[in-house]
Order: sequence, then C-alpha cells, then structure tokens
Amino acid sequence: MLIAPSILSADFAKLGQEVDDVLAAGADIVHFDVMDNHYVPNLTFGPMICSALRKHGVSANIDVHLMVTPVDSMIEAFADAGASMISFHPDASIHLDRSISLVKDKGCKVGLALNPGTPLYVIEEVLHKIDYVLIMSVNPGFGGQTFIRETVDKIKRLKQLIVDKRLSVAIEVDGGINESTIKSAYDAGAEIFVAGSAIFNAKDYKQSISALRDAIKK
Ligand SMILES: O=C(CO)[C@@H](O)[C@H](O)COP(=O)(O)O
Repeated sequence: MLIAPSILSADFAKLGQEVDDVLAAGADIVHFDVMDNHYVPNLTFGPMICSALRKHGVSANIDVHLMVTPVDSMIEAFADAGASMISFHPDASIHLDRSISLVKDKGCKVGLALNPGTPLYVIEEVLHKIDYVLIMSVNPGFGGQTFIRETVDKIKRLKQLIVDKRLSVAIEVDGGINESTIKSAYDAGAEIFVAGSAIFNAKDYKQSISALRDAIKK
C-alpha cells in the first residue's frame, strides 16, 4: 500500500520544502492535482510547477491527476515536465484509446480517473491497457471534502472485474481519505491512497502518515 500526499493541501508558498518534508516523513508518491477551472471549478498548477519540483531535487514518483479538458496537450506537457504517472478522466478525452497511448508513448504509467457518478463500464474496453484506476471518493475540485461511502462498493466491484479479467491494474482512491475511511477502501481492494488534508493539515507529517498506515492494520 502506497501513501500519496496530495499537494493541493500543501502550503504553496513553500512547496518544495513541503514535498521534501512529506517524503522524508514516509510518503511514497507525490500526488499532483491539476485543475483547469473548466472540467472542475478550481484552478491549480501547470507543468512548470512539476518541472520546478524536479529541478528542486524531488526524485520520487510524481502522480499527475489531470482534471482538465482537453487532455492530450497536457499529457505531453506533464510527461515532459517529469511526471511518472498520469491519470485523466475518460469523459475528458474524445479518443480514450488514443489518450492512453499518448501517456504510454511518453513513458509514464497510465491511469483512468472515475468520478463518484461515473460508472465502471466506461473503462471496461481499455482496462487491459492501463496501469491503474483512480477512484474518486469525492467530487473533484477541492480538498477537505467528506468521503462518499458508496465508493467502497465501487472499489469492490472494480477489484472483482480486475480479478475476473486476470489483469494487473492497481486501484488508487482519492478524496476524504483519513484514519476513519482508509481501512474500508483498503479492504475493498485499493492499494494507493491519496490524502491531502489528513496529512498536510497535521502538524507532524510523519505521525499523520504513520496513523494512516496503522489504521489499515487495525
Ligand atoms: O483530487 C482531489 C480533489 O479534486 C483530491 O486529491 C483532494 O485534494 C484530496 O484531498 P483530501 O480530500 O484528502 O483533503
């Protein structure tokens, strides 16, 4: 199980230090939420910030979650800026298979992100072509929202689909993940956990990341 702090909840005035601190505190992946005020009602950061983190010395995997439309130009820009993993929403791509190939051709792991209201069948035809599915457990756009409980059943059904098809596709869950919600997502089959406010709103990042890992073991 991998912990991926969402830098959406970090202090942007000292972003490089914040990323260094969560990685030193035991985080596995840096989760990078890209919002365009079009696909979602918020605006965050572009590829320049990603390359700035690489220049700053961040060597951990950077997991870019594109909440933008159109997606293809941003896939290329973020891959060139140092992304290791790129996910996008199938409903934000006109040619899903082509966008998946674009991520792969750029040498990144490819993920598809599903909003709470988006059904699993949207990705069935391409499930064998991707590395992970990002299940949104809140409606995308903001940190600090409440975990939508129905997501647990969705993760279970996705896990079963992956097993039935004998695929090796990881499940990432994002939104409202904290000490109270992480275990239900883990038990359902998720293995990558994005957490923003649960980590960055704590005074001690090491303690908050350990608390997430401990909550799973309970
Ligand atoms: O993509 C998103 C929101 O759109 C998430 O990554 C949130 O940033 C997670 O924040 P918390 O719910 O953990 O505070």
